[in-house]
Amino acid sequence: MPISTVTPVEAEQLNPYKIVQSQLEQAGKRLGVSQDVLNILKKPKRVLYVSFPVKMDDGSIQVFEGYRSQHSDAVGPTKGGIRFHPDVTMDEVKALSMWMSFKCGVVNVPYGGGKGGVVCDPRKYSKGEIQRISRGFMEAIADIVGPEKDIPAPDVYTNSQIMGWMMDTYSRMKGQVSPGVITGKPLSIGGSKGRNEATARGCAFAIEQAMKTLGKPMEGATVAVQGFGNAGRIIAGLLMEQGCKIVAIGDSTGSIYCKEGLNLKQVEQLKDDDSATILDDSNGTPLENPEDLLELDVDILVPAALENVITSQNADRIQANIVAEAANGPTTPKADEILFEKGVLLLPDILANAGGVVVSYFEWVQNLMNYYWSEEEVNKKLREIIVHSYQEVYALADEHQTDLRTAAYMISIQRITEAMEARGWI
Ligand SMILES: NC(=O)C1=CN([C@@H]2O[C@H](COP(=O)(O)OP(=O)(O)OC[C@H]3O[C@@H](n4cnc5c(N)ncnc54)[C@H](O)[C@@H]3O)[C@@H](O)[C@H]2O)C=CC1
Ligand SMILES: O=C(O)CCC(=O)C(=O)O
Repeated sequence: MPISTVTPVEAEQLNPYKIVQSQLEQAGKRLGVSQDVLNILKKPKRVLYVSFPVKMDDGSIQVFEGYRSQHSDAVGPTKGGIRFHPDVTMDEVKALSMWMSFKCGVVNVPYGGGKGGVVCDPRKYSKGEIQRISRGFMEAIADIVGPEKDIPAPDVYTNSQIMGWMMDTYSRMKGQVSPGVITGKPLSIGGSKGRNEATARGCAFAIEQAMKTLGKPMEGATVAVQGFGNAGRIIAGLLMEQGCKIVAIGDSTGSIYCKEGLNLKQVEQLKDDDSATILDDSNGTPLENPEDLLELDVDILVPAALENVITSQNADRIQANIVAEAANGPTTPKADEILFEKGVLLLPDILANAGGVVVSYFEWVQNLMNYYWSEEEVNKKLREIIVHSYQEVYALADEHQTDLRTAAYMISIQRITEAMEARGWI
């Protein structure tokens, strides 16, 4: 026998597209849906590749590449964010669009899944250049998006200002004001109150429920958060308001730790200061290996950055009682198995970070009605949906003695299958 040169890391599947397909297959089999249903859901309906030129500040022309994937429109128009990141690939965007379909299914909002990405590092560009990249990408995908077709939103390294520019580009191209083409917009052009905080708020609601399940109080619970952007930063603040102690925070520059609890305001100030990083925090000690944040002895671990951070290589060293996936795809299937066996309560991304798309749905509804709700109303409706969804998922997981991810997929696949049946596709 030849000696295998495949290391354990290589042997583990880290391609998000393959991962979501295996998650689907596993849950679908347990649910008992036909292979035909799984075959339909295993691939996106449409993926658009685009390249577009952008004039840079120095007068040069740079050509950017991007994708928009539309997974399933059985339930309704496709919906999901746009990511600007140097590591964006077509497979990643396809996977993210599939996770969006299953996410919308778990929380029962009438959308299918979509996702887009531009291969770029916006941290390297001026505001003007980012505006031109945003407008260029929207122009390139305008034919396949629209309020009744596919509705983008913010994701990694995009924000409400970028959504505003994209909405403006689309509206100019169509010759009519079209706020419903995109969500996560600034409030002044049809954004919803509460959308900026919604992903984090939904995650905090799910964590609260999980803590109740474990019979643990929020007061004094220790938390480590990886990722300090829209999702992670706001989750840290919301959990602190509930009495939790934020002991570790990480971002792309590294991780800091303070056993007694970090001073969140101070870390936020450093994050907002272009001449500093969170590693300059005077209370926190930088971790030599930033990923060690994931293995700290805390009650709640919140991965809120990117995919594949909890793998077969570190899952058995995770000490948290609850892992709340604010990020999409942070845990591999092998790690899922290990965590489940260890008794870790893992709140899967398609439930834990669904608050964003729930309030995006509210934003779209408000845009179509041209009538706007108070923040209290938005947050109350969001809470009802997340609490109800958690309870449904937990009850099904308990009934089937399975993990919450599998149960969440089962609920979602069931709903999408019913829509496909009603349309006569199967
Ligand atoms: N913004 C939204 O509404 C939603 C976001 N998500 C997911 O949440 C995750 C984070 O997204 P956002 O907070 O919106 O992005 P963001 O761009 O606002 O923040 C990303 C954060 O991750 C950090 N980061 C990047 N690379 C890192 C690394 N290697 N290690 C540690 N930290 C790193 C960045 O420094 C930044 O603090 C993504 O997986 C995204 O898909 C999910 C649902 C909705
Ligand atoms: O708000 C939305 O429509 C989608 C947000 C998103 O991209 C996600 O949930 O991963």
